[in-house]
Amino acid sequence: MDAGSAVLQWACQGWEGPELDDDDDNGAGGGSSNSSRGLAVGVRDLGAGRGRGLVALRDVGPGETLLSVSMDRVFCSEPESELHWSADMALRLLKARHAASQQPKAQAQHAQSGRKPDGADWGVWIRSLPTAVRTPLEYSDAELGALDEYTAAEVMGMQQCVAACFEAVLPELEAIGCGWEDFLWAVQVFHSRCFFEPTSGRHMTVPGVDMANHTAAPSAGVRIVHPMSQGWDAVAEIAEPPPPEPSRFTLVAGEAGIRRDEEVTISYGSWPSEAFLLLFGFVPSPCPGEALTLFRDAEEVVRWCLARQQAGGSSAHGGQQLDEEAEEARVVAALERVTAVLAAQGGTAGGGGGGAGPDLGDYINLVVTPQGVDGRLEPLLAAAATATAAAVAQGQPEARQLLVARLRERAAEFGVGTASGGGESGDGQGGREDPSVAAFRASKRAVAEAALVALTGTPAS
Ligand SMILES: C[S@@+](CC[C@H](N)C(=O)[O-])C[C@H]1O[C@@H](n2cnc3c(N)ncnc32)[C@H](O)[C@@H]1O
Repeated sequence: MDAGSAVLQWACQGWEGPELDDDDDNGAGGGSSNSSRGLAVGVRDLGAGRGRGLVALRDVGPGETLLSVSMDRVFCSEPESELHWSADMALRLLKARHAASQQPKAQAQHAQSGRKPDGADWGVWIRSLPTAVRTPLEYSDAELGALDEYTAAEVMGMQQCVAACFEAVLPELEAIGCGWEDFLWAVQVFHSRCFFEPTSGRHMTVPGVDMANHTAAPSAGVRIVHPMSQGWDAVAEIAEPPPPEPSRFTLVAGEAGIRRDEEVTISYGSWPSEAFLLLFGFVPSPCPGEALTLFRDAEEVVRWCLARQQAGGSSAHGGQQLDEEAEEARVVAALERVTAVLAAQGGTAGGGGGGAGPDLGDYINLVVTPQGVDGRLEPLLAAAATATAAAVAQGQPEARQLLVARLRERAAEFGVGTASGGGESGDGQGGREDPSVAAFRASKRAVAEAALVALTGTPAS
């Protein structure tokens, strides 16, 4: 049995399902190395950049449970850890891998001492993990240069965080014969294979279910199933009850069911492409959650307006460079005026009226999506234009013009309206781009182009 199939069997141990007919006609029986325990799904190499994935081995009914993994076999983060969650999980994975490699020795020692080894034996799952995982943590300077400023900053922040965690755990890594390459691999394993469970605040990697690839319209979903506890207390009064069963993490077919040989996919979430790129190392197409950031916050809007007016030579200071202190004072004053202008318009960040004045802290993450431009942007740009006009000599462009100008600026970063629409790396040397970087740029370009067409009525490039 290959490692991918072995992990499904191992992960589902103790599960009484699946709901199978005994006959073999449905393809669930012999003939496939994946089906030795009658599971309805197997692991296949899918190629085309997707790696392995889960495939239905027979027709599956709506809502049918495909995999059910005891929480004992789910590798969870420890929220109280002082390390970043993925660094902590990486260290524990590498320790588990080391322990698994020592197992024959340990088994002999345990056989002599009569004691059982502690904890789950993760060896089967670890052997099923991909040997190479590539996310932006490994990007070169040229690849970072092909990203936009915001995304590159996030990647660099993450790279620094992982490097700092590595320094912190280096002695523990060295003690098990591991170095940077092992650590980086393990961190990327978790970035690309984790669920986040908000109730417990834990990240979870679920052996077997971690073979499911993403699609925006998935054929399956996941669910944590808790054992029935009703009546347990009553029984406990009269007899020693059995220990409660652990909860189980399940993979469940969607409402349409799944046909034999079809891929079983789940949705990793509806995120902008940078979230997919940063964690999973790929960008899906389509990416319905795509969003192109135009400004991070109101302060950036104000600084941008001031810089534009200064660059246009319309500064009240005759285009002279202000010193840093004066520049900061100008920004603060302009922000106060923006608040006053928005308040006079009766604006709140939510767009409603109702008493409280606008809080500029609510004007964050100002984006354009496939659905259109964030409704807060035009009023904010109008207010910023009015507010900054006090600091400049000449009149102000309309908010719509400012919006289009900013959109063009951002679009140009992804190749809209430039000769290098894509396909080349950001090093200007004509090197080929990483396919994920190319997909990222194409996805952002598409949103920018659609928004520019909607706003101006003409194609963007
Ligand atoms: C949870 S794992 C899924 C199993 C993985 N394909 C494997 O071979 O082990 C997530 C990784 O699978 C790949 N992947 C998942 N969905 C994808 C998709 N729609 N397009 C391209 N790659 C995908 C990415 O490499 C991602 O980091």
